[in-house]
Amino acid sequence: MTAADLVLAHSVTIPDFPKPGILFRDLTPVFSNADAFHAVIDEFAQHFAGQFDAVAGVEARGFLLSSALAYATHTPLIAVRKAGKLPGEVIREDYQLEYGTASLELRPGQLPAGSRVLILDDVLATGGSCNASARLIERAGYTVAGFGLVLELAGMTGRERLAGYPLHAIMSE
Ligand SMILES: O=P(O)(O)OC[C@H]1O[C@H](OP(=O)(O)OP(=O)(O)O)[C@H](O)[C@@H]1O
Ligand SMILES: Nc1ncnc2[nH]cnc12
Repeated sequence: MTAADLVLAHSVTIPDFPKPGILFRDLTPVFSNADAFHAVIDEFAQHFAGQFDAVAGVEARGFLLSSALAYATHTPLIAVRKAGKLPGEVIREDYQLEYGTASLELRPGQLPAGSRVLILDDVLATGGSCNASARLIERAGYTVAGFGLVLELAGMTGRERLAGYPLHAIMSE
């Protein structure tokens, strides 16, 4: 089975979560199936091989992916966190989600200037989270190596908002 087959087999759609009208794609069963999780991480490692110096995970579900990929590829990991979680100096970007507004923060100075950072998250919907993460990475003096997503919601604006960056989604629907 391919990684896409495994993701399809282990993802669930929940209507009206977290708000009425939202069709929520729950990928937690992908993480709780060892074959599916391995296939996802291996596909990111192969697809982006040689193209990144560090991995960034977008809170919260991007942390699960980024920590596994950073470990598997022996690369540094940085966390793009929801506002108010990181102590010390932070840079911040506000953005819109499918179901509200949010802010992400990054602590600058963790990697050498110009590091190529691969940004990972589970779902690409409006692209707000990935776009805000890219702005943070660039403001910190790094370059965006690309985006790795498990599931791209093709009917939404995500890919357009990230045009110009390499983007690989394990599956699209
Ligand atoms: O493309 P977008 O419209 O930005 O949507 C995608 C984001 O939404 C979800 O996270 P959410 O902000 O709900 O946070 P969580 O991971 O903490 O649940 C998902 O994990 C992505 O990060
Ligand atoms: N429909 C959706 N399902 C899961 N995560 C999301 N993030 C934004 N929209 C989402």
